[in-house]
Amino acid sequence: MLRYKKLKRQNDFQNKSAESNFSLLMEAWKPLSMGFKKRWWDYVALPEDVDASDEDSFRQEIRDLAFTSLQLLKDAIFDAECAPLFSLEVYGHIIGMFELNNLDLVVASPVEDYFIHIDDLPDDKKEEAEKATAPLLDALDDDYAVPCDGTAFFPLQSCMNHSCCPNAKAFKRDEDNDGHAVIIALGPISKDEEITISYIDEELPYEERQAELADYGFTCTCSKCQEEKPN
Ligand SMILES: C[S@@+](CC[C@H](N)C(=O)[O-])C[C@H]1O[C@@H](n2cnc3c(N)ncnc32)[C@H](O)[C@@H]1O
Repeated sequence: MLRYKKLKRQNDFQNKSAESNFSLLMEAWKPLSMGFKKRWWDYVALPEDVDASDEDSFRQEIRDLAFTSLQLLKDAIFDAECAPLFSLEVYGHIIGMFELNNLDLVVASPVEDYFIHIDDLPDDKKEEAEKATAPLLDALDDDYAVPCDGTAFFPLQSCMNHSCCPNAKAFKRDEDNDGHAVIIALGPISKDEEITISYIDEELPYEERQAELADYGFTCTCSKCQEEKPN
């Protein structure tokens, strides 16, 4: 939605018809369009404590959960111009996309940025901001500087398949600005060789790796799995 708004501001002098707004929405969607997007409730692995005979009702249950979550999201941020994004069908694919593609990362505490930002404010504004944020900062105490664990979607990384003996690793290093991640080769990679990353802790035993990968909807058959697969 933010990308759409930005594009709209840039295009404001042009055509403002509903049709042109829809094409801007599609343009804003482009980076996300690369993501692998199965509907969340269709692919999620059946939890161990759910019997196979209850699979249909389990999937219906999490679809209902997504519906409730979508209603809450709509109450908070619905925007008529972006209405196509708020259908249950699209929402199911978006949650699925985050589940299947996202990269866990760590970002510096935003409170550090906050301090830099308020330092630049005129005195009266600075005082106002400090008054508003004091209870939050008091509650955080020394934890204000603790880096935040997060998860993010990176279009290029989302095109990479998994291997338990990967030849690359996805990193989000301190020096990479927000909005960027890097893929680092773990060794020489031959021309035409597929670049793979590991979606999980590849040091886990075979059975645990496969159980974690079930959440991505596949059984790994990489060379390490073939070697370690029990007969
Ligand atoms: C992040 S996407 C990877 C890119 C995806 N293959 C595509 O075409 O866009 C993750 C999905 O790719 C597929 N995938 C990734 N690694 C795989 C592997 N080693 N074997 C089989 N399927 C895999 C699974 O369907 C998984 O849910």
